[in-house]
Amino acid sequence: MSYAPSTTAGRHCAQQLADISRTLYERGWMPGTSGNISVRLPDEPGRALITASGWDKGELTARDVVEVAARTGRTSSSGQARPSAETSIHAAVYRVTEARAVIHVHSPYATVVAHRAAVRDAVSSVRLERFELLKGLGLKDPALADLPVFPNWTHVERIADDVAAHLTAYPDGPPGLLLADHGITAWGDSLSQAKNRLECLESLCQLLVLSHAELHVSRATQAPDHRTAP
Ligand SMILES: CSCCC(=O)C(=O)COP(=O)(O)O
Ligand SMILES: [Zn+2]
Repeated sequence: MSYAPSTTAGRHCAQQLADISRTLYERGWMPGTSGNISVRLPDEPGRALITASGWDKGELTARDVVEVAARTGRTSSSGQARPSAETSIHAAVYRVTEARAVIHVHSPYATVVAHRAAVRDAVSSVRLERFELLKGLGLKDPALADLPVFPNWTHVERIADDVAAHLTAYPDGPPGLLLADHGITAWGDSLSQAKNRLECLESLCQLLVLSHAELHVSRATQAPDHRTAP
């Protein structure tokens, strides 16, 4: 059975998920069935809609989404399509940040950086600095950002636990993260802000790759804390 929203706001959000999925699919950022998008329901922010798992993201309709509890990812009703396999990562972001929308894609430049900056079995981070586009991330300090890179554990809940712990420890970090050898996730106050930030992060990764810069990679726990630097 497909999703049948009971409110106008729910209908609108479901249509936005389908529209943005198609846009990002056509851009080549959600090849095949990859990627997932969620948004908190405006009139019931403890609940969220998320794209269904395993579907061609270029062909989703407003009925191909699943309603879940935002902070846990649990579904209440049976018979719906399955929520994204990566719902627990969205839920981790909703638990720890003020985000109202989360977008995950397999865009090429972020995925290349996530491949090159990965440190086996540990959270690392890649430094983004100097580029003007950093100002598009809404950072307290727009001069630089350490974008975390998480091991792409087979057990997605383990990734979600890592993400929740990291975002709790670094509340002023960038509104995005990389999954090693996998892709990128970004979030914001709204779907359009999450999409803008995702575009800035993909473009920053593109600039890193095209400038042939040595990636400045640190183990996240050992990263120098630039906020306390003299
Ligand atoms: C073929 S993509 C593998 C799963 C993935 O990484 C992804 O982003 C899509 O998963 P979903 O369950 O949301 O369809
Ligand atoms: Zn993915």
